[in-house]
Amino acid sequence: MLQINKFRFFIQSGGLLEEVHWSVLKQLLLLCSLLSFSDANLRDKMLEREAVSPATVLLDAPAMPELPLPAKLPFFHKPHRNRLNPYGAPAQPPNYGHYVISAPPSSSGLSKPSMEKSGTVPASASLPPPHLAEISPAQRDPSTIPAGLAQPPLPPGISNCCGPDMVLKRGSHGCHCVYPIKLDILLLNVSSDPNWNLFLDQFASQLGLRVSQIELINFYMVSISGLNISMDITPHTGISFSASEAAGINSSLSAHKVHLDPALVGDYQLLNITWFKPPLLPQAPVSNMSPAEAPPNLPSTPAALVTSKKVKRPSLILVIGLGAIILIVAVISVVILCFCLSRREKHSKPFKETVAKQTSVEAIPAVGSLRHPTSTRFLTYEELKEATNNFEPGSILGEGGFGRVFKGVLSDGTAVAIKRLSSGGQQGDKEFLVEVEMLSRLHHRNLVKLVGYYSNRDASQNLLCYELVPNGSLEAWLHGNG
Ligand SMILES: Nc1ncnc2c1ncn2[C@@H]1O[C@H](COP(=O)(O)OP(=O)(O)OP(=O)(O)O)[C@@H](O)[C@H]1O
Repeated sequence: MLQINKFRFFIQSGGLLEEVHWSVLKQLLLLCSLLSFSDANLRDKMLEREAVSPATVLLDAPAMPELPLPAKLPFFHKPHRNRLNPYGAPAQPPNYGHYVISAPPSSSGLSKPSMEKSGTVPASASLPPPHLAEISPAQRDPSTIPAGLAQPPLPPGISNCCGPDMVLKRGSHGCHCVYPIKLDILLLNVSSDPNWNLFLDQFASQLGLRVSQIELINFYMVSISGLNISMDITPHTGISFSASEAAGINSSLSAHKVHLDPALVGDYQLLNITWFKPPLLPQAPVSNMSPAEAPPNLPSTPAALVTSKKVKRPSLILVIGLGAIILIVAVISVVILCFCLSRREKHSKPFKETVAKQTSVEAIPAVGSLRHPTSTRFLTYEELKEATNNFEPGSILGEGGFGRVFKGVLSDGTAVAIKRLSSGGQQGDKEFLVEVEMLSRLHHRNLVKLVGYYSNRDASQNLLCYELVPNGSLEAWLHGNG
């Protein structure tokens, strides 16, 4: 007697399953069980005949010359996915088959399993995405199709828009890609006519999910009442599940906290659970830990970390950018200031002495309310003293009614006659300054030009500095005694 449960109708394309009705498959299994296959060749031939059953023809799919038997099933792996191995899941792959991820043999003419909704596998036009509701003929009535199935087909442009490990979120507008949790579950003792809507309701609600978050992407029968299903669970909000959410789903399924109606499914076994999350964290982008290692409650979710990083990163960039701008502006300002100062210093060099002298004038206390004359130079006493060699007697040119006149040379080489006034007192100081103001404003070719002056009220020092008239005095020329 053929052990019918050893047959695995390995339907690798979800698209095929949409047309392979549950009842047809069961009839096929029943037919096989009724027949006694003593000859393996006969069994294979029978399978060949069944492979081109009307259900397959309905698909317009190429006939499968050989339906793979369990022992011949290729082992497929998920190379870029990270799994949360369920609690209690067998360490070795179960003997009823392996999770299929790779493309089936080309001879089967079937497409790759539809887990690659992100676009790595082009959707077959003739094979719409499979869904569990499409298993049963009873579910083909649109009114009874679960909510996930009621979604319209994906536009071609959108179906390829998701990045690695992401899936398109059904029911969203545009290219809304999220990181899913992928589940592989073996349903045992599945009833002959299950209400999949009810199953999904129970399954989702006990996991704290919405039915719309669950999308069944692949399934295949492993026995007459066993069904291996793969599903994507997409986050309701955000782009990925948090660690605590993933751990919660994992523990609920692993610990069999999800109780399904026995009228639908007798039991289930969690084969694989894979949690995807954004690869932005510096550590491993996706967790690869067993459920036993998974902390029940992580202190912070990856999504939260990612969000905070996303928030912090722009602010950090903003701060750095502002700092750089401020630094650049400061440097440019300093350069411009230095340039202006150097130019100003260069231009003002000839007047340096004048400025210094004028500054000295301001430093000298005013005589009463009388301001110092600004129309002529204020000469320092030290300069006059140096010019006359400390007013040495040998430099005396003559002496008038107000004091002696000394010959001297200023620091700039100007030959001058310095008259040292002997009269003092505040009244004399005032008269002196008035005279200086007047003399400085008088300009005539017959008048000796006033070069500058010095006045110190406290020291009763008042000096006038004229241009030197080198030819001596008129008296000397007239009387010849100069
Ligand atoms: N700019 C000058 N260049 C050359 N020698 C001068 C100059 N000014 C004055 N002296 C000399 O100093 C002498 C004194 O001049 P000062 O002007 O003080 O007196 P005075 O003009 O001679 O008489 P008074 O003081 O009455 O005006 C002059 O006789 C002249 O020889």
